Amino acid sequence: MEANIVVMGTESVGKSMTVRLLTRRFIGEYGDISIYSQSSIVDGREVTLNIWDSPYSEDFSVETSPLHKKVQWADGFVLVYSICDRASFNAISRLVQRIKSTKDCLSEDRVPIAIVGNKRDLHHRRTVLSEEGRMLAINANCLFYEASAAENYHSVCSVFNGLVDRMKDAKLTTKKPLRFKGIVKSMSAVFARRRTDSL
Ligand SMILES: Nc1nc2c(ncn2[C@@H]2O[C@H](COP(=O)(O)OP(=O)(O)OP(=O)(O)O)[C@@H](O)[C@H]2O)c(=O)[nH]1
Repeated sequence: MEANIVVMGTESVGKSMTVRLLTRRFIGEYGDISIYSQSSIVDGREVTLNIWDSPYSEDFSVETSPLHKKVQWADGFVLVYSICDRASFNAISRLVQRIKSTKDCLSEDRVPIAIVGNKRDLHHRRTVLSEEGRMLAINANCLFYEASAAENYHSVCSVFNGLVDRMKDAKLTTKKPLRFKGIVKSMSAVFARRRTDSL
């Protein structure tokens, strides 16, 4: 089984640290997007996650925008904010709304999304309550976690394991595994350009 996951959130919330901690395997860059992959055995089956650590943008304006196409490519979403940064939290509900309206192949309630309040170790600087994150997730039918990419590997693993479960429920993880060339090919199809020179 293979699934595509996009990690989103405003600047400096810990997206890259989260992805690197989980995967420890950087497999390449495509334009301004960094791709990681991680394979693990879940319930006796190999699950490969292609995880894109994407820079922040809210430009979903036209169907040809890179973000719009990225949303179409993804099977699941990890939306990260920092518990010390209210603006990063405010951006999450806008992202959820945009993803759900863009992901037109699924009914809104079936889009697998995990909302993550990161930097839990900085609780003395907290400006977003856990309850606020939880309520946002409940109202949007998303998973909710608080994590510390800096201190707790297991908190990050829980996020991705939970999302894989939800993607299984949505029956979205039935693709054939791709190698890096296959991933680039599938991205090329999405972005309608090729960069084979980077292979
Ligand atoms: N204390 C603490 N610091 C963290 C945590 N996660 C990330 N950081 C720090 O926050 C800063 C930003 O982390 P990144 O992973 O680069 O954040 P990003 O969201 O990828 O940022 P952009 O690339 O700007 O979009 C770095 O200095 C990290 O060390 C965390 O859980 N706790």
